[in-house]
Amino acid sequence: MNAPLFSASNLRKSFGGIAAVDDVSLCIQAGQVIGLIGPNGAGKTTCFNLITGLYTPDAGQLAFKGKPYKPASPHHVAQMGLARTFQNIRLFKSMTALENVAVGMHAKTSQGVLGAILRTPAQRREEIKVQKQAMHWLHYVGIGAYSNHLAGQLSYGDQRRLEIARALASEPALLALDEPAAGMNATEKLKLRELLLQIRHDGKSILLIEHDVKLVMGICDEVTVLDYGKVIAQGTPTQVQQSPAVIEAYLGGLHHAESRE
Ligand SMILES: Nc1ncnc2c1ncn2[C@@H]1O[C@H](COP(=O)(O)OP(=O)(O)OP(=O)(O)O)[C@@H](O)[C@H]1O
Repeated sequence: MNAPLFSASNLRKSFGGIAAVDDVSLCIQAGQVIGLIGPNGAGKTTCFNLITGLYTPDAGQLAFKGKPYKPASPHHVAQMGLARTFQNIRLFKSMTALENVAVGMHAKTSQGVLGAILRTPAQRREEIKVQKQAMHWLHYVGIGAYSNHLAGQLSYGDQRRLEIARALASEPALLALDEPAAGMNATEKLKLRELLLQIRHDGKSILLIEHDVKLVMGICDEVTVLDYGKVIAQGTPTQVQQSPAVIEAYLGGLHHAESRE
């Protein structure tokens, strides 16, 4: 098998003596959709934050594109080719959908900030290119018609799509999505499923945290299940669905939820 696109080995992170992520390893091959699931408080977001540079691991190693990977900051992570969305939508609500996508692309343009201030001809050409690309990504996620709408006025589902467009605009090799279906209705979830399959079809890998188990099982090549910070199952959707530890973690969910309060 080829070297994986991304791997995390034996990651650990504790908060105040409580292990939020405890010896977690996972691997993503190029072109795969990998799911990270588990009950509330299982450690999924902490894992994501370790992978995307928001937290520093207490122990463990990361590798990306065949090299050791030490995410220094979210900006560094984006430059390396890893883009993420957030559980709580983080958009510039009073900017248009187009501006939200374009703003993330400016950091990567060759003219940089000085060019933008001086409004040189080269900067104007680049601006047109950025707008065109931003428009492309809005159409790609299915909200091209709303390019001039303020982000804050879009429906919840469309705001989530806009976040995905903004992440895709940085042309990542790996797209990390933190609960993209949260708050979506059934129709929006179906459309999201189609979009994620399209993204995979177009050659990108996806790491997906999601509470909607049906969505995860329907599109993921492999799934890692966390509970109390530990990996309790790892494998294809069929394999993990049959795991007694997973069944217990989910069916016992009520007891877990109560004991975690
Ligand atoms: N910054 C923090 N400080 C202290 N404890 C934290 C912090 N972040 C997470 N935790 C704790 O770590 C554990 C794992 O939390 P995490 O948010 O990673 O779980 P999760 O699986 O993403 O949960 P959810 O599905 O509810 O989002 C929880 O017990 C949580 O309270």
